[in-house]
Amino acid sequence: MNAQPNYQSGFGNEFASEAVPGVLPEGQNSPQRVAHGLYAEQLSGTAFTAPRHANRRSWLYRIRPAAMHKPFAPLLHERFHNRFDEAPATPNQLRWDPLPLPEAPTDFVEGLLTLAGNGGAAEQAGVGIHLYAANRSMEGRFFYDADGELLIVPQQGRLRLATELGVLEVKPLEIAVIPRGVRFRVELLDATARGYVAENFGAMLRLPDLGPIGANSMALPRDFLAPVAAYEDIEGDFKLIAKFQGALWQAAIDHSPLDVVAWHGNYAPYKYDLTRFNTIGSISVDHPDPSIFTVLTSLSDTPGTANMDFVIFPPRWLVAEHTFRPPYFHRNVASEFMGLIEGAYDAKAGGFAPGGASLHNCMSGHGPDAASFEKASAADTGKPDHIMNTMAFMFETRKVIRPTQQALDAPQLQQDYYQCWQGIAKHFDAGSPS
Ligand SMILES: O=C(O)Cc1cc(O)ccc1O
Ligand SMILES: [Fe+2]
Repeated sequence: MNAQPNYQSGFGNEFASEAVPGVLPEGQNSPQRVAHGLYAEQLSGTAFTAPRHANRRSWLYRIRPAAMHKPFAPLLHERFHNRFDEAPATPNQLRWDPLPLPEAPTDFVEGLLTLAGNGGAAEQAGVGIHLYAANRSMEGRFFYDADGELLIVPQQGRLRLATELGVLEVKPLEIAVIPRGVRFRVELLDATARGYVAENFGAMLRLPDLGPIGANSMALPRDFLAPVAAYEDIEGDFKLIAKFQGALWQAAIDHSPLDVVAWHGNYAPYKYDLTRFNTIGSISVDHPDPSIFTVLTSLSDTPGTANMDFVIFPPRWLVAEHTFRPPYFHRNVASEFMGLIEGAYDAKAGGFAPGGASLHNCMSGHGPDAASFEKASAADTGKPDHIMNTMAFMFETRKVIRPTQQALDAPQLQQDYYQCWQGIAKHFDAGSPS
């Protein structure tokens, strides 16, 4: 059993880490000869000339350069792709039951299934939304995604993410982000694993601005953890899998690409414990917009209109008086994909299961189901409600989220989802006093 990994704390910090002391060069990045016969290599996550506050790159000191592998050839993966134009986008409200866990041996990459998305790698905007369900570790296989960074949201089972920059362990209620291009292997720490992945084709995820909230609250920068350097010096008959322009490619590689002995910089994978989120809300009246629950955001070219927001609905107290406390009835110019990690979501009395998903697209009416509405509109708002043992989340995007053909054909798609609003009673009486 591997020891618990160590971490470096802070969001987007200039980190420095050496698995072998004395490797990192002093006063320069690319010395003529690197200590211990290593190779220096820069990994650029933003344009060279991106403004300094947004510029992300790291310097890697490795046993062999990343260029050393055989040519790539296409690798077929029917279920994992970026074909978001296969089916007409529908204004219907959609909801899926959880994916079954695989029976045949399936690793993380094999277990990816694309549910929906928009944009793509070529336009450098949008998001791919995938589910994964796996029952074995990747063995002799390494993966990187050139199309986008990967936000991994485990719902069941712990993962050990062995990356070029070190090891991250994540469990349900934690998330991990693997930057575009970083090579990694996913190991299962439990018999099975299931969860969600947002493949962000747009600007890198960052912490949202806080505006009048002040300097603190929401996700705190020091709760984001990057790995420390850890390298593998192994040779063998391995495969390097690349996701490139929407499709998979595979190359033979005769060594582990996780051979970075030391690195420094601000382009690195990270993890975050969602239970650390400092949730704030109304202490007077009304249900605030869920943007107050934004953990990470990918900015677009339009200020205030994100390419994608990652929003959570954590345990919290509801105290707003003479207020309908659950999420309100709603139509949104943005599109809302939701998942559930554990418990129940306060707008849905039933049918939205942990591991399941829902999609409410641009301007599609949605909100509490009939049972949740009746309960909350009759509740005593003189007393606080404690919403506990729950964690839902949302990938909210400016562009319509287009389900894939396989998502629309899946047996998990609930054909009767619309029914949850059909029992909403007409209470209107023009003659009544209020
Ligand atoms: O359940 C949803 O649809 C997400 C959502 C939650 C909320 O608290 C307010 C608005 C909203 O769209
Ligand atoms: Fe909504």
